[in-house]
Amino acid sequence: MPTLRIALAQVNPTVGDLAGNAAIVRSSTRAAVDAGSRLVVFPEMMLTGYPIEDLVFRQSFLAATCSALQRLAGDLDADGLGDTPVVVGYLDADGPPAVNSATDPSAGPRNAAAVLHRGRVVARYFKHHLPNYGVFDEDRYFVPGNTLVVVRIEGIDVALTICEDMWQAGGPFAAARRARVGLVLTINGSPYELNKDDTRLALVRRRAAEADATVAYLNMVGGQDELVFDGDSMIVTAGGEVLSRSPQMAEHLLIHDLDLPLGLLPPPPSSPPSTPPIRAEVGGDQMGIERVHVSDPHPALGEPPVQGGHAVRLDDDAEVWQALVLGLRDYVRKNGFHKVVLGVSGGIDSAVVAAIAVDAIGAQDVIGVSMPSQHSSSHSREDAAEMAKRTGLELRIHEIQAMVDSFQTKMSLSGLALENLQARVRGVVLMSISNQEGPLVLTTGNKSELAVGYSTLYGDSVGGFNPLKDVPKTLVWKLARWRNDEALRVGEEPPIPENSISKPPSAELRPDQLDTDSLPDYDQLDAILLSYVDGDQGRADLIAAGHDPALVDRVLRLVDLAEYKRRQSAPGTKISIKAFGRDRRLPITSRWREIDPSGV
Ligand SMILES: Nc1ncnc2c1ncn2[C@@H]1O[C@H](COP(=O)(O)OP(=O)(O)OC[C@H]2O[C@@H]([n+]3cccc(C(=O)O)c3)[C@H](O)[C@@H]2O)[C@@H](O)[C@H]1O
Ligand SMILES: Nc1ncnc2c1ncn2[C@@H]1O[C@H](COP(=O)(O)OP(=O)(O)OP(=O)(O)O)[C@@H](O)[C@H]1O
Ligand SMILES: NC(=O)CC[C@H](N)C(=O)O
Repeated sequence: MPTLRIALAQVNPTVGDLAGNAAIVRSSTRAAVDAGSRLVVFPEMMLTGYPIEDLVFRQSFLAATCSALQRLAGDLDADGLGDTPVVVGYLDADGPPAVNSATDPSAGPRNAAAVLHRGRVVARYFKHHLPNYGVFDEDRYFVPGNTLVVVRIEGIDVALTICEDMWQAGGPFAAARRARVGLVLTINGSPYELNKDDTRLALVRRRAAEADATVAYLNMVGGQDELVFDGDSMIVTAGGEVLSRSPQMAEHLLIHDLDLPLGLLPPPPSSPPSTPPIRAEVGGDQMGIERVHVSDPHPALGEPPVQGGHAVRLDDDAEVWQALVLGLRDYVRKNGFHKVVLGVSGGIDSAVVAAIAVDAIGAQDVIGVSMPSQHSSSHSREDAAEMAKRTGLELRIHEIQAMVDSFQTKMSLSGLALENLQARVRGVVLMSISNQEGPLVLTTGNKSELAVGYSTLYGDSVGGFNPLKDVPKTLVWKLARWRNDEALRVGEEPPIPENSISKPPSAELRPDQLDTDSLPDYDQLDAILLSYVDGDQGRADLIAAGHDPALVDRVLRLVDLAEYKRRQSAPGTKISIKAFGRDRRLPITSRWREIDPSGV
């Protein structure tokens, strides 16, 4: 069998940076070709970044993308890399976007993959299955393709597929089997969720069996707003053997020699773009097949085979931590910030956010501001100072009592309004530092607090990005312990003071306040939230699962009433199956209450 040296470029594009993304393709192709690769593959929507959301509707963006693709093909050739086919995801269109149901349903914007060879675009594939659930809205943006594209590279028939194509049975993988291909490429923009790596591996195996071909699965890596792409690319044989697997959460060029059969059907004519493709309708799945000849078999390599290897797998806590670090780092970097600032209270949430920030961008670029008021305990100041000492971040102290008192001379607030004033003054201090010096303000509210609205609007919820937005409080504690253990394992000082982990959580907005004054114990709360928020279960399901009915009613009411706060909250990295934001869209104005089945 001939050997095809394939390179899967697990890289980190930036949405909208057409020139920068093209430069990544050129430099990675150079590295792959220097290592002897004969086929180089890049992720879904590589040229544009992913997801591009309503940029799809901009004619100017589409035109710029199409010229960037042509320019990239020419540049690769000019770089002396043109003989090596390069597969790259991009935005294409063969018609205008849909404006209403009268629009032609068979043409429009396409989530596409191109094969670049000798300075030209020699093949284009349009994604068939469009995801339209969770964070994805691809029915809003794209028209599905109905033709599987099979390119003959080095005499081997290679089918192109894109991400969701793999998540649904039938369609491209069934067509690939009928086309008797040797290899299926699947290029992805598949966001991280806890436990998704196992699901993906099982799916790749299933599809490889369905296509009766080796599958090369390539995922992008990096953060884009609330999403983190975790890489974890892999090559799996038709029999389910994992030949090699890339690291999670890191850029990587996976190069592997594949022994694949030569294409059986007679080769199609060498096809310049003007040549009509050979099409063969295949029954059942409704997909046609377009075959494009790219390159003839290459003489045997005559050297020991190159193996991509198997990267060490991260355990669950490490995986979540790395996702939060990558999500924050890329949000900061891709949005042009150099520093971050956050309020440090000595509590667990701000300590964990500070540790994530230090891991993401380095202690020298993290400012922690301790803002004691008259209700702040001495341990809150000491624990914040201890955390700053351990991590090396810059600690500033701004006493807020005089500012609160000065406000009070004009407003005479009491009760909750006075309590919230402290949180709001802290927000003003942080935003002032941001305006004056430029750091991004980090919010520290965890998923449990966001769920029940336990934060002050325009107060401690202030900020541009929230690393803990999708992290329940119980997981915050677990991650803190994991991060400290990890430090000990590598002989470093644990960043999070033990006292911040072990003390009972308190907002310290009034004397002796504890979170448990207003909220149930976090173990109980998180168990209910997991079912109600992540699982979309109703009151009856929760009670049937053994939760106390009165507690269920209380929590569900808090969650429902806090929708307005969540709608105004900062973005933050998604790690769960259902993160607040695009994954979970509920009306703010709604009279539906789980506790009252009549809905009134
Ligand atoms: N449907 C709706 N649409 C739009 N806006 C709506 C609204 N309903 C109320 N509002 C507005 O929201 C205001 C109430 O929200 P807000 O001002 O935030 O105040 P509120 O939610 O009443 O109080 C804040 C709560 O969070 C707790 N907290 C605060 C700070 C830190 C921490 C901590 O965990 O450390 C906890 C605090 O102890 C208190 O229980 C109303 O006065 C009204 O202006
Ligand atoms: N004294 C303070 N100095 C600086 N920032 C503060 C202070 N008190 C509260 N904050 C800010 O408000 C946020 C919300 O307070 P909250 O008490 O919920 O969080 P925490 O103190 O980090 O953790 P915990 O909830 O376990 O006490 C803090 O994370 C911090 O960013
Ligand atoms: N970009 C896509 O098509 C992603 C959809 C797919 N289900 C995933 O999460 O991996």
